[in-house]
Amino acid sequence: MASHKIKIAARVRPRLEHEIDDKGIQVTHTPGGPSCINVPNPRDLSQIFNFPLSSCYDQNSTQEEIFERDARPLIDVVYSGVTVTIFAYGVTSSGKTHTMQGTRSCPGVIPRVVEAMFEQKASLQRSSVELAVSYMEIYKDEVYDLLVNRETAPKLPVRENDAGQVFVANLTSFPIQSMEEFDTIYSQASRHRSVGATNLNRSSSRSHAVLTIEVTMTDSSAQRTLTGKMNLVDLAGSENNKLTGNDPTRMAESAAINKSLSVLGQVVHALNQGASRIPYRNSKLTRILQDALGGSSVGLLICNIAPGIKFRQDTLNTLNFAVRTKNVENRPVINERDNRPQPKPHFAAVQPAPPKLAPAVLQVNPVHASGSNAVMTTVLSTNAMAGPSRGQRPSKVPRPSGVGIGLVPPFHSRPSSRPSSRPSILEKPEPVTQLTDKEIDERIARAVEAEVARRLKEREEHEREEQVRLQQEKENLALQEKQAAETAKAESKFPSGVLSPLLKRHRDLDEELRTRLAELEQKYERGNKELQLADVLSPGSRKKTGRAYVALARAHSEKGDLEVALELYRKAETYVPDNVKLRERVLEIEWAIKNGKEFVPSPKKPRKVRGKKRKSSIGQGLDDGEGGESASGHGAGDVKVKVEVKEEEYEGQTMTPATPAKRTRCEVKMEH
Ligand SMILES: Nc1ncnc2c1ncn2[C@@H]1O[C@H](COP(=O)(O)OP(=O)(O)OP(=O)(O)O)[C@@H](O)[C@H]1O
Repeated sequence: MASHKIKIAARVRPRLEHEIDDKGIQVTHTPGGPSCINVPNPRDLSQIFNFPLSSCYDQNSTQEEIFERDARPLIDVVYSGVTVTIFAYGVTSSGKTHTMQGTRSCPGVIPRVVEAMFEQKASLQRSSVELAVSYMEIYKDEVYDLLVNRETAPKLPVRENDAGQVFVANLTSFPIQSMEEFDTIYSQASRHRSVGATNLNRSSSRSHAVLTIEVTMTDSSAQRTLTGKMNLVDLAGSENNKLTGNDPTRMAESAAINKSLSVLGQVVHALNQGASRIPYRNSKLTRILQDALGGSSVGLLICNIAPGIKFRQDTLNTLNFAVRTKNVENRPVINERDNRPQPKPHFAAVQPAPPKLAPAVLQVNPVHASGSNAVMTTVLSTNAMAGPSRGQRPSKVPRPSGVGIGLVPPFHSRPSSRPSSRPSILEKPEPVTQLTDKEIDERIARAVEAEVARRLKEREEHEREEQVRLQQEKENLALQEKQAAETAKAESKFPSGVLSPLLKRHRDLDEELRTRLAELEQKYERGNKELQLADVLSPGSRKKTGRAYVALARAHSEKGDLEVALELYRKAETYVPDNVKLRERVLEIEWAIKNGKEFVPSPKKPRKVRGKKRKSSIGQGLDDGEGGESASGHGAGDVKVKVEVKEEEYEGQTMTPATPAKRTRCEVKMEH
């Protein structure tokens, strides 16, 4: 299938009055060979980078030269029903607007192209040729119509039709009959374009401008209509804000310009890489230029270059972009519509009619039936192209849209390599119109049956998948619950006897230390329940519970029941671990038990007068309260703790032989 590479031209503008003539960038022409732009390496001036391009224009080149050599040949292409896009690219102040628009005395590509299109129209013998103009700008990534009052111009949406063609919705299109008419419209619309002054350019374009001339050629004898388009794009220039000295407004514009140009670079890069996804949608500019980049139009890129060392880096960037773009392949298609009335398709017609073959020079592309007219797009063979087409290898890139810029395209053109759900013409479907009613009914019945079966199968599969998913979820949940329970169990239970192995391993430990460790272990096991309880109590409740234990302990110590008293004091310690006096009391009783000494508790503090607020004894000292066989404490309305001491007789040894063999059991109860 024929492909067309974008043609690249480069033009170095003359030095402006205030610029130094440093001869930084040179153009060389080799007789019989390619012309070159030569740029010194900014890091090593002795090194020169050469950029061979098909057309290089030096500072003395004229507008006419550029038009005649590179733009005029494309007029024929437009008149063969193909979309052509010419765009000017370059850093700010490099001469893009001058090249595209020019001045009254020195008209640029745009007026010359339109004039040539009118000339071509006049020379054609076709029955009807119509030209229409539309003009838009992309300002800060929004599209505006330049043919309407700029003040009230709404932002226009960029859309894509069913055939994958990108277009700007609601864009005005004026039919033009003469060059004068175009001039009037164009010069007025150009005044609408966003322009601002920067340090580098007194009238710097702040937007990308796209002018489209659409040619509609209707041949009544052949009953077909061809539509060609010429898109003329004056891009805003990339900007270095250090050089432009932009104010905040200009900076915002500049950011939008630079971003869209950067996306343009990414698109070109992705096309060259054969990437599966081309980031056209990342900016309105690339979305609108989609057809020109890797699409179905013929392209000419004019790279504008500002002379002088100060622009050297920008020049290198521009030329690098040029080099990458020249590898981008397009697949031009001819937009052709067959005007012969089509037989009305039966509603059951699920497949389009096969296309009619195009003239020998054209290769036929897929067809899409639309309304009563079959629409046909044809791919231009290489010899029909205006520019030289070097590569024959198929593009690595999936085809994007068809006709790109302007109003809703009248035809549904679609490059054939784009994956399409519609059947290929190679499949040669049976023409529906040849079927009898009975056959059509049978077809419908078969189609309905197949569809019902497909849906049932789909639903069954879906239900099966859902069941598997639910089962999986259930199992996961059960597993998670099991794991959570195991973790909770492991966390709640501190293994008893953790210190015993340590003691066994260190038999050489000092006796005192061994005793202490054993006590600690006991204390831990004993205190475990208390610790858990202490954890859930409020600070007030902890104090009260501690005090209750102290009262009980004191009562037992007074009776000489030191073992029980010690146990109770230790429990009290669990609730008030920071109480120094309580710690001392525990140590005293421990010492007394160990040494078989009598323990004499300190005298009880006198009770304070009722009605006066009692100071917390636990925090201050060891006020044991009333003592007795039971005590209780509760906090701020949360949990009520009741401690009960029960004595039961048992057979066994007691510390003092005089004491009856009794065992004291201390029970802690919580009441909510
Ligand atoms: N070939 C040329 N001959 C004479 N003057 C030129 C030429 N090219 C550019 N200029 C002048 O250089 C200046 C900058 O050109 P122009 O406005 O076309 O740049 P630009 O690339 O469009 O800038 P911007 O991106 O900022 O809009 C203008 O004053 C223009 O007249």
